[in-house]
Amino acid sequence: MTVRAAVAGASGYAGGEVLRLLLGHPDVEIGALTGHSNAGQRLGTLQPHLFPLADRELAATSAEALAGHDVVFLALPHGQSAAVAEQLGPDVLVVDMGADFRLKDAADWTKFYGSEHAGTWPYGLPELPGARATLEGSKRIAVPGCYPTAVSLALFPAYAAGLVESEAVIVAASGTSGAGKAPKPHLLGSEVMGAMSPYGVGGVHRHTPEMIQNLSQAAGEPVTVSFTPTLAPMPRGILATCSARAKPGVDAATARAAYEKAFADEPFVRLLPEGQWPSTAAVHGSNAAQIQLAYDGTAGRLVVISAIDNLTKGTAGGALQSMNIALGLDETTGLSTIGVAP
Ligand SMILES: NC(=O)C1=CN([C@@H]2O[C@H](COP(=O)(O)OP(=O)(O)OC[C@H]3O[C@@H](n4cnc5c(N)ncnc54)[C@H](OP(=O)(O)O)[C@@H]3O)[C@@H](O)[C@H]2O)C=CC1
Ligand SMILES: CC(=O)N[C@@H](CCC(=O)OP(=O)(O)O)C(=O)O
Repeated sequence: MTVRAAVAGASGYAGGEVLRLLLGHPDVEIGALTGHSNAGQRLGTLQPHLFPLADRELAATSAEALAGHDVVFLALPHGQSAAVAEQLGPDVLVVDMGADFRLKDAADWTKFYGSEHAGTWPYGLPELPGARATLEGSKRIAVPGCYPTAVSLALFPAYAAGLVESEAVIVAASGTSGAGKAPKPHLLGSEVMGAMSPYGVGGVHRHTPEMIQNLSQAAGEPVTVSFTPTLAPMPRGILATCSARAKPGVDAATARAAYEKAFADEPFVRLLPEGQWPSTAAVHGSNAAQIQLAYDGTAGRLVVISAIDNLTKGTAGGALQSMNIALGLDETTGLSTIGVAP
């Protein structure tokens, strides 16, 4: 089977990463590539690492340009996906890497994104309990945010197994590509190089309700999340340090057994051997997530650390993994767990 795929937002970071992965997917032929301010440009000037596509010209993003494909990836700013998606037929698989269709609660959407809720699509984090069944055969996929991917993989086994109380504390560091390519003053090289800095502090980051949604679903009861993102001087990667109070009777051995069970058959999640800790460098460019946990007996808390590449497992790799499931392909096709080191 060969599927023809279009990418809207091909000039951006997420669009570039999905193209890098699609170029290695044996069942995909790359069709239309679209952009916005860069429409008319050659891709080679914008994504020089995508050598085989260097001479392709970007069309303006429109339903017409994206018509005639089996799969359309949307790598557009928040709020731009719905208008495009509704003009693509119901038989086209639309994979949205933006946030528009991730949340179930319309009030949460409006509170954190400030606009009207467009709807809810099957959620593209296959590792979450029950997620694969909703993705199989689906024609619409909402790819998770990068932080919610890292945090949900770290904590859902603890909530699904009833190991921890319902208040989670998370501090995560992200590479700068998470903020997209559009120029922003706080992302100038002189601001970022040699510094780590927090942002979105105090429960205001828009990924907070998405984490709450995923962890509450795993727990079967409401979970609260205190989330603090930080910006790290690296282009890619997320390291999420997550903790929650352990329930009575939980210790290092029971926690480890639950995580071993949860990830035993997962092709992209690696629970590291005891004593080894996740590192963003180890997952650079790969669709793998590294996880390690510890029981902190002094504080009575379970601490779980995850590392992903925000652009791969956190966006484009997760998108391809979910596409594979939706199309009935082997879930791992075109995806690697091999990182780039050093
Ligand atoms: N970067 C990351 O790690 C992650 C990103 N995402 C999501 O992916 C999406 C894209 O993000 P990212 O690639 O980082 O952002 P970029 O800023 O790098 O790219 C944005 C893309 O959208 C296009 N675009 C900009 N404005 C419009 C518009 N008004 N209408 C149509 N297209 C437009 C741009 O085209 P042009 O350059 O030609 O103007 C560009 O191709 C976002 O929704 C983001 O939240 C999700 C998870 C992680
Ligand atoms: C470093 C950085 O700025 N990261 C982005 C998250 C990007 C991402 O995953 O997400 P969305 O698809 O939800 O935009 C942020 O904190 O807003």
